[in-house]
Amino acid sequence: MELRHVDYSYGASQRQITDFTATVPESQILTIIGPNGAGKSTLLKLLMGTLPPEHGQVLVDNQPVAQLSKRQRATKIALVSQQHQVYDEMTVGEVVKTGRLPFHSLLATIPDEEIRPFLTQVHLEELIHRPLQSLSGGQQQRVWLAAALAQEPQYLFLDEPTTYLDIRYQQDLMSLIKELNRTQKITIVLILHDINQAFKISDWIWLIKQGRLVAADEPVKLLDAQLLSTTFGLKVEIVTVPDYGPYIVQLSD
Ligand SMILES: Nc1ncnc2c1ncn2[C@@H]1O[C@H](COP(=O)(O)OP(=O)(O)OP(=O)(O)O)[C@@H](O)[C@H]1O
Repeated sequence: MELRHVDYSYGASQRQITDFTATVPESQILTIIGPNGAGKSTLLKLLMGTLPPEHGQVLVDNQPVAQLSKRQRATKIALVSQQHQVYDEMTVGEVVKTGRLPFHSLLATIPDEEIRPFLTQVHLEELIHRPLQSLSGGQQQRVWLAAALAQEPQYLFLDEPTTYLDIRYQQDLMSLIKELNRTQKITIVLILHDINQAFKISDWIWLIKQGRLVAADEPVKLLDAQLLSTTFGLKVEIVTVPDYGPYIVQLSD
């Protein structure tokens, strides 16, 4: 999957993505980081084909993503976002079945057996008949992850999946994402606000600012206080924490 010289603007006044060229590394974990408004979510939408590039191309398996039908896209790319449409009364099983809709026309015709493996992958198989609303935030996020996995995607996109989760659930979700990537070789594209989390989990990072790619590299190559300070517009120091490793501290003056 790649972007070639992509430009995008929501309105006439300002360009949100400018001449963006980059390749998503296959079977790895890529995280997009940058300050608020840098264009991270817009990039995800361009990669998913939900926004058309103004100029340039977005290619999936060497084919413009725009040429894929909605159903084809749904079996290649799945998204877990930070907020979900709330379906009253829906059970965990029914939510996961929504991920099977690219393969069926009706939720009611999908047997429980078909979705059990996806719940097993997120370690929630015993909750299949529980109402979604009765679960904790962290468990609900894992249900949405199971629904995305039920699409059997080649690419799994997660837009700030740990927002609203406490630190314990954040770590659990990050470990699960890593496990899915390692065991199933799914290409993961993440947006994370916590840069230390990004540096810890990623194989590759895109650092972006004002809609432009500042750097694309392995995390260890981007551990540069000057580069991070300039990109985020605030003072950054990198310290070494025993039993953790390098830790990026953002200082507000
Ligand atoms: N639907 C929209 N209409 C107009 N402008 C938009 C729209 N969505 C985003 N923008 C603008 O595009 C720019 C990039 O937004 P985007 O949400 O992609 O950034 P982001 O890096 O994901 O930000 P954040 O970290 O705050 O979530 C911002 O200036 C934003 O105000």
